[in-house]
Amino acid sequence: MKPYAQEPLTDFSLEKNKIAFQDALKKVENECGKDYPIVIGGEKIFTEEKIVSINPANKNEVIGRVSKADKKLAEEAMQAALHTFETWKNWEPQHRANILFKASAILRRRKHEFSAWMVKEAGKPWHEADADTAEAIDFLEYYGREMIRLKEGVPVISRPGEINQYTYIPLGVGVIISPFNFPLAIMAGTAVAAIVTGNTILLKPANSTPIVAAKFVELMEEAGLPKGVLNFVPGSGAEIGDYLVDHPKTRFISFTGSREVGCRIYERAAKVNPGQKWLKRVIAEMGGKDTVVVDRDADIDLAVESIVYSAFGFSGQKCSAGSRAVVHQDIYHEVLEKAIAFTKTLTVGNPAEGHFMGPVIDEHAFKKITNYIEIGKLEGKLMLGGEADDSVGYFIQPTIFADLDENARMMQEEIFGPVLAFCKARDFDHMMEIANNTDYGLTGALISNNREHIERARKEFHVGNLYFNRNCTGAVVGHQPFGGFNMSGTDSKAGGPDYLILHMQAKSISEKL
Ligand SMILES: NC(=O)c1ccc[n+]([C@@H]2O[C@H](COP(=O)([O-])OP(=O)(O)OC[C@H]3O[C@@H](n4cnc5c(N)ncnc54)[C@H](O)[C@@H]3O)[C@@H](O)[C@H]2O)c1
Ligand SMILES: N[C@@H](CCC=O)C(=O)O
Repeated sequence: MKPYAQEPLTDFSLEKNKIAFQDALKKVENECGKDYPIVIGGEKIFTEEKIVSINPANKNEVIGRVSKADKKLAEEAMQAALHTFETWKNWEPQHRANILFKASAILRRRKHEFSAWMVKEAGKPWHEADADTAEAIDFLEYYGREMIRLKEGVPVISRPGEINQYTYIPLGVGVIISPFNFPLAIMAGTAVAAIVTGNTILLKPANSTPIVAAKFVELMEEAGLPKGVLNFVPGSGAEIGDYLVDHPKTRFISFTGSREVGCRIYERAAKVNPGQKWLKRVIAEMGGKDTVVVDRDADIDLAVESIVYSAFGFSGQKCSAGSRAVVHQDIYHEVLEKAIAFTKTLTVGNPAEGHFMGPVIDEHAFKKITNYIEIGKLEGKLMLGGEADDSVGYFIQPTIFADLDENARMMQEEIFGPVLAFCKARDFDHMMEIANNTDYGLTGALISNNREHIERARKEFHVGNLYFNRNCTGAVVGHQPFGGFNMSGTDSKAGGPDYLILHMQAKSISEKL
């Protein structure tokens, strides 16, 4: 087997790639509007009540309808997962990994098609959708290999007269709850990490992107995943989310999403309910308020590019988004002016037409972000953008505010939209102080040519993913394991060497000879 290598991204400047992607978009457009089932124990169930998925760039376009699970169906899914766990846990790890490799091969063949679904359903621009699909392939390839690495456990010391063994065994039934913003990569990555380690799962996707998830469930079936390993239960977070989190047979929960929901899950999962005989494990990867810090002697053009791409990639809807630029006072105005000029070159529009930025995900996000723009007008100076139009889709122009106080709401709260706040810093001490002054601790970047400051930031900049002289988004599986500190979550480091172990329990076995 070849060593793991990152899936290459598509070069859309090549005409043949552009045409192939346009063809995929046409294919997907022709397939829009279909119904998708709940899947329990391999059985496809269509219900009356549906989650209707719409195109955020065109509210009149229905992407598809997914059957909606209620508590009764969630319970059936739990029973199917419990039943299947008894056989799946005994599958050879290599055989479980082989299913991931097969799934990866299918996904690679249908790469543009999956990306096109994300353009339509999540409003992802081409290059962002392509990166999302590539990351999903990376998770399949990386976790498959990781399971093979861990299958014998790790060596421990044996004294004369005894043999000691230290191995990892699966946990049980896991509930996987995923966000809308990486509808394929995070949904698939969290699901297959749980599956390849021998657990069975209930997958609850985000309600704005259930079609991408439904397509992935079909793909896993095609890859040979036995019935009942992956049970697909789209539904209301409040109804079936709570039900499954509270369920006494739930062994672990792998959640990615907002701080609010993550904290709710963490708290509920801590309660031991009647019939429960373990403490639930919770992986919770939550929000961020991430900073690009620009030092006095930074390369200004690099700083500008890093700030703008970190802030506005996928309309700022990344937990890693650099929504704060903290700039040394001596170069503050130059960086601000250049960032405004650079942002003006970005195009905003229907992502199917190849714009840099598309819409935000839905009406709720649109209202929340536009409300923050009003707060920004009170707290700072509006330098660019601020316009929003939801007549056709949920479009918000890239927006820049200047001169924010370091403790302003715009500098502290996750907006999750294309809104960037600039804040001036006196010196490097002040920069580090501001960089660490939120409840979060997910990503951050320092743009600097000062080696002493880089070394100081390595220790002092308290984030799970720290970058020097580049943007603070775009972690690569196997290269930059991803997860945050503080209120950004449990620092699980998806795509890293410690991740699979979170889905297993270690067993120490000693035999006296
Ligand atoms: N740290 C990371 O790795 C990471 C990655 C991606 C997104 N995020 C964060 O996710 C958020 C954006 O995603 P979102 O808007 O989909 O988040 P969200 O918290 O609104 O929803 C996430 C998931 O939780 C479900 N949910 C809602 N209420 C629930 C409940 N009571 N019980 C169980 N599940 C429930 C939703 O239906 C959805 O599937 C941002 O805060 C972003 O920073 C974090
Ligand atoms: N892993 C992604 C962010 C995931 C959250 O939205 C990145 O590194 O940009």
